[in-house]
This record gives sequence, structure tokens and C-alpha cells, in this order.
Amino acid sequence: MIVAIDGPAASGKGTLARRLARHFGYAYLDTGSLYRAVGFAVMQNGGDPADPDTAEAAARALDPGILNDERLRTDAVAQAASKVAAIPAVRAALLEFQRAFAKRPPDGARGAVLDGRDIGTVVCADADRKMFVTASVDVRAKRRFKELREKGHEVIESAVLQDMKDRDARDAGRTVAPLAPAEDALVLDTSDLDAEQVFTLAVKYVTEGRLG
Ligand SMILES: Nc1ncnc2c1ncn2[C@@H]1O[C@H](COP(=O)(O)OP(=O)(O)OP(=O)(O)O)[C@@H](O)[C@H]1O
Ligand SMILES: Nc1ccn([C@@H]2O[C@H](COP(=O)(O)O)[C@@H](O)[C@H]2O)c(=O)n1
Repeated sequence: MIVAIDGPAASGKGTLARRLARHFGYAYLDTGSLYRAVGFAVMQNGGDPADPDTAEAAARALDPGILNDERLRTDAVAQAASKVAAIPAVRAALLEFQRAFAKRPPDGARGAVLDGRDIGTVVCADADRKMFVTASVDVRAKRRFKELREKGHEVIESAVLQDMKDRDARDAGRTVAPLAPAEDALVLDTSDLDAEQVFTLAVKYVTEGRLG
């Protein structure tokens, strides 16, 4: 079973994906962390995340050991991630890792949950279940602001909102694998739903293949 979850930043897709994976005993891959790791590596070397050769080299040298590093979770790294993510050679370099994870999940798991921007449209276009988790940009910015403040980051709410708008525009406007719901995805608008309500709906959908 392959479960694909896409959606814009801070829509709650990671929270949902992680919980679904735990519930069903599936492996989980946060594909955004791959792009964040590439953006972070470029920044560490003082490079320009928008430079195709620099970004592709970082993607090809990616060490999966860094994917859970807390230094990837800043707004600055998110912006760099969305710049490297617009480069076709970077996406190509990361594609096989994601597909292999979905087809042969680690630790003998019987399924995989992947979340990102293009899982249902490109990476796992044949996934058994596809969801597109979204929410209004104001709701998402409030969620991210709260999360970053709770982690001790010095952030300004209006700056988080602007960063999110910039990132949405870059992710949805790029020519390669833009952020978009797959035609056969279940769209879940979580603006007025808490994480528990979203989880309940998603468990029903994964189990039964529909909500109605
Ligand atoms: N339905 C919800 N209602 C309120 N808060 C939520 C909901 N779902 C998730 N959150 C909170 O919103 C924040 C962002 O959630 P999460 O990290 O899951 O989003 P995301 O879509 O994976 O973001 P990103 O793409 O940037 O990684 C977290 O602090 C999370 O606890
Ligand atoms: N499948 C994906 C996943 C992510 N991206 C890009 O990475 C950025 C960071 O992702 P988060 O999920 O951690 O917010 C995101 O803004 C995208 O630009 C992607 O292109 N494809």
C-alpha cells in the first residue's frame, strides 16, 4: 500500500502522514526534508540555492543521515529548499530514492506513506491512496508561527506569512512538478479541522478508499 499526501507548507500533511504511518505500521518519508537538506548544504557552503550546478551537486551528494536534523526546520532553509526544488536536475537526482522507498519500504513494512508536493502527481503517480491536504494561507502561517515560537525561534508573524506566500507561489508556479492535487486525490481542507478530525477522515479513506 502506497499512500501519497501532498499539500502546501504547514497544511498539516506531515502531522497526518506520520500518524497514519504509525497507525497502519507503514514506513514514512518526509520528502520535503530531502529538498531542505539540499538547500541547507548549499547554504552551508555559501552557495546560491538557485544555481543549477551547485544545487545538483549537493543533491547528488546528499547524506540521508541529515534528514532529521533540527537545523533543517528554519524558514531560511525552507526558502532555500523551494529554490533548489525548482531545478529539474535536482528533482531528477532525488526521484529514485523516493520511488525506491515507496516500492521497498525499509524494515519490511507492508506499506509506505510519503508526503510532499508531487507525490501523487509524479513520484508515486500509481499510489493506492492520494490526498491533497490544504488550508488557507492565513491559517497555515499562524500554525507555522506558533510552531516556530514554541521551538524557541525568534520569528515575526507577518514575515512567516510573507515567506509562506512566496514559497506557495514558487512551488505552484514552477515548470517541473508544480504543487497541485492529483486528479484522483481526495482534497482535505483543514482550515476548520483539528488534527484529530483530519486523522479520522484519513483513516476512513485509507481503509475504505473513499469517504462517503
Ligand atoms: N489540523 C490541524 N489543526 C491545527 N494545527 C495543525 C493541524 N495539523 C497540523 N497542525 C500543526 O501545524 C503545524 C504544521 O504542521 P505540519 O508540520 O504537519 O505541516 P506540513 O504540511 O507538513 O508542513 P511543511 O510542508 O512545511 O513540512 C504543526 O505545528 C502542527 O502541529
Ligand atoms: N515532494 C516535494 C517536497 C518538498 N518540495 C520542496 O521543498 C520545500 C520544503 O518542503 P516542506 O514540505 O518541508 O515544507 C517545499 O517548499 C518545496 O519547494 C518539493 O518541491 N517537492
